[in-house]
Amino acid sequence: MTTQVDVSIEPIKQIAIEAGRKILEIYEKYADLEAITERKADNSPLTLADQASHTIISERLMALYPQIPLLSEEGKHTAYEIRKEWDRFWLVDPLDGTKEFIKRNGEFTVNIALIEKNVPVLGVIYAPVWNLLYYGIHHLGAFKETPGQTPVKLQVNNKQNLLTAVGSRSHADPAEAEVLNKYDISGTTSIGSSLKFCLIAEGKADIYYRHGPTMEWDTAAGQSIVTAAGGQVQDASGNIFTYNKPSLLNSSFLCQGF
Ligand SMILES: Nc1ncnc2c1ncn2[C@@H]1O[C@H](COP(=O)(O)O)[C@@H](OP(=O)(O)O)[C@H]1O
Ligand SMILES: [Mg+2]
Repeated sequence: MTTQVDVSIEPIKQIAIEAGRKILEIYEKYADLEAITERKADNSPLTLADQASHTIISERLMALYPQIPLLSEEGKHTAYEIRKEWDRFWLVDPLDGTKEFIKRNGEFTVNIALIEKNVPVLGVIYAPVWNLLYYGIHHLGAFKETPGQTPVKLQVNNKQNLLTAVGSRSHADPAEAEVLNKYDISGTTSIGSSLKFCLIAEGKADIYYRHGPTMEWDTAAGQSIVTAAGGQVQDASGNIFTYNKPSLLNSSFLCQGF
């Protein structure tokens, strides 16, 4: 499978798995994950695992596609004046759900997305503890796979009643309930990281409204997968959620499996 720019997804899946296995090595090696955690300037957590995963992903992607620039949460953030000229780029969160990683609940992922003309067109999400891969390519479909086994094609529920809402485990915002009240919600679930998008893509949830802050690398791979499974991610005006904005901080968004 390839995107419009002939990027094959197979090596990207392998890179996400390799990075995830490195994260798992660290997860299993240190009894106290807080002890390997530093705080960034914004007080968000950064562990050895985030950094090790970043190194693997950036080295592999740059070797494979030296012509495609890369923006990673843990790498150098190229100035907007330069990146606004990028027609396509890799957008990477080497460890999404660092709080869940530290809490050891398995709800963290490696996220790799390819952005073309400010829209995510390919996304890979790997959950190392569950050894589960989710991936999607624009116009070609979304899939869930245990590495080495036959992939399962994903399709959103596409229903508008009795919806299951999904939200953040560690960063829920009271303003989210207000928007969700407009829908016919029959149940709510919480999960860390971009796994929220995966649940929508596979029809285990239908709606995810995010009011609280996220960064572009938190949502790009998930958006590719949801979109490829037949869902959508929209901004507050109802337009498709776009990337490579002057600030990498996302605005609120609504992800729906219908
Ligand atoms: N105050 C804040 N500012 C910016 N991003 C924030 C934030 N609080 C949480 N996030 C983002 O929310 C992500 C976690 O999402 P969730 O709550 O859905 O699990 C974090 O990803 P990281 O764990 O990769 O840093 C982080 O990027
Ligand atoms: Mg993240």
